[in-house]
Amino acid sequence: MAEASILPAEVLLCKRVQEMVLKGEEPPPKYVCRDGDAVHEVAAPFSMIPIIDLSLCASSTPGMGQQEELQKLKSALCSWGCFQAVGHGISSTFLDKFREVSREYFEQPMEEKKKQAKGVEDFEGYGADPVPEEGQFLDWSDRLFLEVYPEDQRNPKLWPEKPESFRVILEEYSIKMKKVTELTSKAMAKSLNIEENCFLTQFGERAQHQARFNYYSRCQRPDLVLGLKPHSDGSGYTIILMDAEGLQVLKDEQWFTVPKISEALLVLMGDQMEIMTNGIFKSPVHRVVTSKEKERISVAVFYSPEVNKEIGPEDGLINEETPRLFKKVKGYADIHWGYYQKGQRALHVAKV
Ligand SMILES: O=C(O)CCC(=O)C(=O)O
Ligand SMILES: [Fe+2]
Repeated sequence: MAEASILPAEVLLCKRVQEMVLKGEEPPPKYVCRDGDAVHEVAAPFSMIPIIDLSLCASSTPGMGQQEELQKLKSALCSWGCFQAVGHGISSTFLDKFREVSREYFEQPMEEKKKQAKGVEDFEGYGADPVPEEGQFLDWSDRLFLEVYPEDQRNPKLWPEKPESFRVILEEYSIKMKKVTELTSKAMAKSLNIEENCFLTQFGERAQHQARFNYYSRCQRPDLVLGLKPHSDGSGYTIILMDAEGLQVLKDEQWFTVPKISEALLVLMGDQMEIMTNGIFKSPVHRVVTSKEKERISVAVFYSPEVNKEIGPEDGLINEETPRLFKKVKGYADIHWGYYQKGQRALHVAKV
C-alpha cells in the first residue's frame, strides 16, 4: 500500500483495473473516493423510473393510449431525466447477443485487447479515461471507446477483430441505434407539443454516435471505490444497455439504483437535451457503484449534435411564462469534458 500511494494517476492509468483484480491487488489510494455515503442509498423500487413504450409514442395513428404514453414520457424526463425504453424495435435475443459479445471482448487475454490499446491521453480505444485534474479520483473500470457515426469518423483499426462476431454485431446494433434515436427524438418533441423533427434537425445530418463499452471489475472495497464517478453526460442523450444493476441516478439529493430490465434500454438525458428543451428535461447526475460479487458490463451510446453545430432552446418552448434559460452553444461536448475532468458540471456555462 505504501508503494501504491506514491504512484501518480498517469502510471496507474497505464494499468488495467481488470489486471489489478486478477493479480489480487487492493485498490490503490487514487481510486478511493467514498466516505460512507452508502447510508443514504435506496434501491429504487422497480417502478420508479418509468417504462415507456416507444412504439406507442411513435405510432402515426394516435389513440390507443398514445397521449398518456407521451405524457408519461414527458413527466419521466422532467423529474428523473431518464426512462426505460421498450418497444424500441430491438429483440431481446439481439440485446443478449450484444451483451454477450461485449463480455467476451473483455474476457479475452490482455494481449488481444492491447491491439486496441489507447495512449493514456487518447480518447478512443481500449483503456481508461485520460488523466483527470489533480485531486480527482480514478474510476474502477476499463472501457473500449469507439466512434460509430458519422461513418467516416470511424477508426477501423480500433474496431476489435476478436471475438469474431464483434464487428458485425456492433454494426447491426449501430444501425438499430439510429432508428432508436429517431424514434426517441420524435417522441420527445411530440411530448412537448413541438414540431416532431425539431430535435433531429438540431442534432443534424452528421449527428454523432459514440459507443463506450464499460467493464466494471469486481472490487473488494465497494464501500470506498466507485466504478464511475458522479457526472452528467455531455451528450444530447445517452442510450445504455446493461447486464446488471450498479448504475445510480441522483434525484432529490438521493441516489437511486436503476433496475435492470432485460428487454429495456435506459435513455438518459445529457446536458445538451436540457439546453434544447430550455431546462424542461433534466440531465441527471449519475454514477456507477462497484460490487464484490460480480463484474458488470454496460454499453453506452452517446448521441450528440454534429460537431460545430450550434444548438439552443427550441423557440416553441420559450414564452413569457417560461423565458429563455440557455444561450445558443457550440462545441459543448468539449466544454463539458474540461469540467468533467475537474469533477464539475458544465451546464452553467450555457445559462443566460
Ligand atoms: O455503466 C453505466 O451504466 C453508465 C455509464 C455512464 O454513465 C457513462 O459511460 O457515461
Ligand atoms: Fe454517464
